[in-house]
Amino acid sequence: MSTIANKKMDVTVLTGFLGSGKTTLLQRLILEAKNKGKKVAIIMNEFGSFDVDSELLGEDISSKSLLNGCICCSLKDDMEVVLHSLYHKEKPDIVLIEATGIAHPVEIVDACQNPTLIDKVNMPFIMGVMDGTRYLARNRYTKQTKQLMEDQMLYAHVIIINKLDELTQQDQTTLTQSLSSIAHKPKLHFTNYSNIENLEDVNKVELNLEGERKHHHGIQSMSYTFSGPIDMALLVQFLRQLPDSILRIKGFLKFQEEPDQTYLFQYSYGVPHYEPEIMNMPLTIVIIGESIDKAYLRNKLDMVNFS
Ligand SMILES: Nc1nc2c(ncn2[C@@H]2O[C@H](COP(=O)(O)OP(=O)(O)OP(=O)(O)O)[C@@H](O)[C@H]2O)c(=O)[nH]1
Repeated sequence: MSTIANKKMDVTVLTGFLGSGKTTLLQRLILEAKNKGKKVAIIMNEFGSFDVDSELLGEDISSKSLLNGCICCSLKDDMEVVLHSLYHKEKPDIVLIEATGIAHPVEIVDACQNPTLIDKVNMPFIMGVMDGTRYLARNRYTKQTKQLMEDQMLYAHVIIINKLDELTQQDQTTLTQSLSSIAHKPKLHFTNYSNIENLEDVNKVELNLEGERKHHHGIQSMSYTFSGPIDMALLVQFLRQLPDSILRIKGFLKFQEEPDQTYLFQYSYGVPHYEPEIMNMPLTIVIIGESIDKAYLRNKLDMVNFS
């Protein structure tokens, strides 16, 4: 049970393509959190300027800007530093992160749930925001851009279909049908100016009685800590049996063959990568995936750990 002193921070991430309405939604979320008396911190990751009204922010809100890069790639480490600093110095109840329009949601979750942050930051709640008209016309873009636009929705816990004023009834039906193929069935909200009518309800659905967010569906994370050096062959066997729904693993390991050496271990798209680490880190790994079977993975990892 977490105490006030070590309470994990809630994180909400706004993803969505350029110009979709993320800043507009951010302003609404800030107001909503403030009205509920929550301590808010925001992280803006923009290529351009920071344009949230300073009066809206007020003195009690801490804001950090990560500029000229993307938190899902070049600024990933910077984001980790900012989250550590917020946790230790400002202790907000909630951190609202607005990602750049080109950020990939899995990478952002990866940045927020790395092994040094897993005990400080709850699994981020991902809100996918889209400009409905632009999304409908996504075939006009390159294959990579189209994929990114779809992935930004695919991994969202809720989807905001914004700029409703520009959508016909037929457009709305087409969008609803197209998004209904997402396996975890995220709730869809059609909005004007990112104005979710029942924002209260969106949050209520996601909060359990202890005030912690729970996600039954969509992207999830879990951590596992090894008690000592492990057998590399068993780890490789474990990795070979992983389902495709496992998107990322990151953490620190030691192997029985070389028990004094710590390795930074990363697994992405089925490919493992090991790098010697000079610091002596806790032997914790974080697994990120879609609807992951935590009990099954924990069981398999126990076999690697205790063999
Ligand atoms: N017509 C219309 N315009 C909107 C709506 N919501 C937002 N806009 C406008 O769309 C533009 C982009 O909105 P933002 O909230 O800045 O979008 P963003 O996703 O933060 O944009 P980037 O930071 O560039 O990725 C602004 O000029 C908004 O005023 C809407 O529902 N309808």
